[in-house]
Amino acid sequence: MDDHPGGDDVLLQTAGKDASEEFDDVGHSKSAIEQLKDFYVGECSEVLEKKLESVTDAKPAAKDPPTSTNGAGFYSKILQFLVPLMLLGVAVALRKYSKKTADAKY
Ligand code: HEM
Repeated sequence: MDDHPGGDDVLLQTAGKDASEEFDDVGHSKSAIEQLKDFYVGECSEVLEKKLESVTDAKPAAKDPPTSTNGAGFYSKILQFLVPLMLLGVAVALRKYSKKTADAKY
């Protein structure tokens, strides 16, 4: 990147995308085109391009499911509610039982 005569900022602007159009627009010399033999990474598929766009965009991807409704997150939320409720039930039952046995003594 440091060795690119056009600077690294132009390369960073197209990083992760198909930069063919930008490369052609500059009107790179024959020797620059020949250097593609060493630096050409490959064809960028449309799917990969879209994915990378969604990552670089500030807005979150709409297809990501909300964390609260998936798998472990959902069950831990239910447990967070049920465990204190069960403890409360046990405490009330113990209190009733101990009161009953105390009454029976006298
Ligand atoms: C592996 C890919 C690339 C190689 C090997 C390469 C190579 C070169 C070389 C050798 C030059 C010097 C001028 C010339 O000989 O044409 C140059 C200039 C330049 N390159 Fe690239 N380049 C690549 C990709 C890109 C891309 C993707 C962009 C734009 C997004 C870009 C933008 C520029 C610009 C703006 C200049 C300066 C042109 C000028 O001052 O007239 N290059 N590049």
